[in-house]
Amino acid sequence: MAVLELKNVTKTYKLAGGGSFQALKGISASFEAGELVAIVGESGSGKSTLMNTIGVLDSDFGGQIIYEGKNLATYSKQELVDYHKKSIGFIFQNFNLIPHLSLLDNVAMAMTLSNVDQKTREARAKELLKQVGLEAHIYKKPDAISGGQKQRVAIARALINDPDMIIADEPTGALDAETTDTVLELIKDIAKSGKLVLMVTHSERVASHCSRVLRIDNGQLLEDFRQEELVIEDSQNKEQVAVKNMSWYNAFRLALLNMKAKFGRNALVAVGSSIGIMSVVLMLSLGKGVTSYVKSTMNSYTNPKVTEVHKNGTSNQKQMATQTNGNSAAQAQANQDMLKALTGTGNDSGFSQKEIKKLASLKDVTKAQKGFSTISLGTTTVKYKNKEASIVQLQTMSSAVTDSNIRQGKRPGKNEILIDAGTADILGKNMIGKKVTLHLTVDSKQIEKTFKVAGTYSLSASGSSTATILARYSDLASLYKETGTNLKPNVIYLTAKDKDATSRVKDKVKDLGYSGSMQEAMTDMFSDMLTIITDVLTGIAAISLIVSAIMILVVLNISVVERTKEIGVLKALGARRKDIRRIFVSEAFLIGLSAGALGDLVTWILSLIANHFSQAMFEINVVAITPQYVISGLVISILISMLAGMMPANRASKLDPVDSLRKE
Ligand SMILES: Nc1ncnc2c1ncn2[C@@H]1O[C@H](COP(=O)(O)OP(=O)(O)OP(=O)(O)O)[C@@H](O)[C@H]1O
Repeated sequence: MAVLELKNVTKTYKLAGGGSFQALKGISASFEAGELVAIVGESGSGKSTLMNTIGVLDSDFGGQIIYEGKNLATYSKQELVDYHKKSIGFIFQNFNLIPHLSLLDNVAMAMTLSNVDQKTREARAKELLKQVGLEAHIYKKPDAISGGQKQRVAIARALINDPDMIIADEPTGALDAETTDTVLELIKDIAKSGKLVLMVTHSERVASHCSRVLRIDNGQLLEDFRQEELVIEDSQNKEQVAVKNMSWYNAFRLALLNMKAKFGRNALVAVGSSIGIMSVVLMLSLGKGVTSYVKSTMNSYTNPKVTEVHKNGTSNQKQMATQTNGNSAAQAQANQDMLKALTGTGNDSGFSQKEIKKLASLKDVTKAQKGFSTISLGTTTVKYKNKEASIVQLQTMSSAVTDSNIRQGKRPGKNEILIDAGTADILGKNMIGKKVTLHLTVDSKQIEKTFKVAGTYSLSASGSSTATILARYSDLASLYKETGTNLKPNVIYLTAKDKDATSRVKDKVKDLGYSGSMQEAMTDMFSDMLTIITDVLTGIAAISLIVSAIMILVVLNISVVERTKEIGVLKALGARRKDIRRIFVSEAFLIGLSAGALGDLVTWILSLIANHFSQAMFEINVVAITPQYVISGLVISILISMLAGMMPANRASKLDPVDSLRKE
């Protein structure tokens, strides 16, 4: 049975400006295994077109091509891929070796595309390179060998999957007479081993070595004659090559080799893209660092287990609301309410026993402590001998004040007070144990009482704090009693069972409509502002990611143009569209991965430097880089890069193999 049969094969090219050109006008012929057929004819007669049509590099043809009894026109996509991989080997005039791959990888390429394991394919490629006399050069790149050697590599590549048919388009066209003979001998041996070899040639001398000559003229078969009888020398058993499709692993491997070949360019793209990733990760980490510094500084001088509960949140909120809606009467009322709340005289600022009980029974709360706080607005003073200091805030001692707040001395006992460090400095040196007189006005009545200074304290790291006196609740209550005022707690301190439970207690308290401490409100406001600033800066930094994406898109597009011929070769060797797309998407992935890793690495180094200095100056880590940020940086970089790589990858996959191979 004929290996290959052509029945009235036609091929018409559609011309770009409209119209068409018929290059093949009904070719019919039949070919046996072991034939070495020379296809000869004038330039432009249609020889290459016939070869490309038989090789189904272009599936748009008329008539029938029957391979081993089956019409190629009825082949499914996968059957056509198998046909390229298993049944045909291509040899081109200009060798078309892939320049950045070693001879070994070039020869093994068809097996790589068939997902044959590395050991098997390299063993087979080595064996073939040995057969063509190049065993000493297997790790060289194509640029490092002569033209004749390149064509021998191409022959080895065509034989790797042990095909039944070899299509050689002017294999000796670019060689001198001596190397032509060597290559011709190899091709004759291939035919003798039982394969059908179809070889386009312009050389009558080369044609004279063939068993049969087909002369084409103007797209028609002019002459078909046999010069010698078929001699098939060593018809070996055909090796069965398992045809699978290329795996992602092999796509990555090829992508890696491609990227290595253009290392400088790819490294520059990765460096460029990494700047965007670095800016985003740095902004996020900086925002987190500064926010947590603000929070920890503001919270570090109060007991982390204690939640302060105020009732005056409603007055504050009312005042804020009226300020924003511009209602002056309502605003004046709200100002009044706030004043009363601050001085502890508002009706709505005191806690009833029932409310205290309710707060004490909240989940995670182990203790509820009554407290009182008043802003004196200039009427409260403390005197020691002939020195006097104004007191802004009079407050009860509570579990919210930690021992670390106490600079000198101890917590106050009965008839004892703590004074802030600033006030202590005004009154005299070392005030601990000294008796001071407290003057205050309650409901327009003047009262005074002597207290012993138990210690000095400060609420902030810098030591500065408002002029405040801290006394026991019972002492303040009896002081107020003297004016006939019943002291009502206007703040409750709830102690949570542990530090982690505090935030749950705070949330619960807010749910019940109470507010926290002023300091807490300020902390929240600061961190909200910082979050907004961080988001804006991160957004601005993210714009550079768009620039990276465009850069990757442009570079991969250039790469597609540069590698058009290579893509044609891969398709001739049986690469599917999917395989080509995978190679380019893998390259985009690798660029994204390196850019992300580089961006993360540089951010990490910068964070070490920045934190070194910020530790030395402020004892803080200003850049708080977290694993989530690092991973996000990497993932974003890869996603952006792959997205940008999609278009060039698609473009590459859709390239027409014939056009690609013809490209100069
Ligand atoms: N893509 C195409 N679009 C239009 N016409 C084409 C296209 N490719 C080839 N042709 C035309 O088809 C005819 C046959 O071309 P082909 O390349 O098959 O000739 P050839 O015999 O191989 O020539 P040569 O020996 O010079 O390589 C030529 O006239 C050529 O101009």
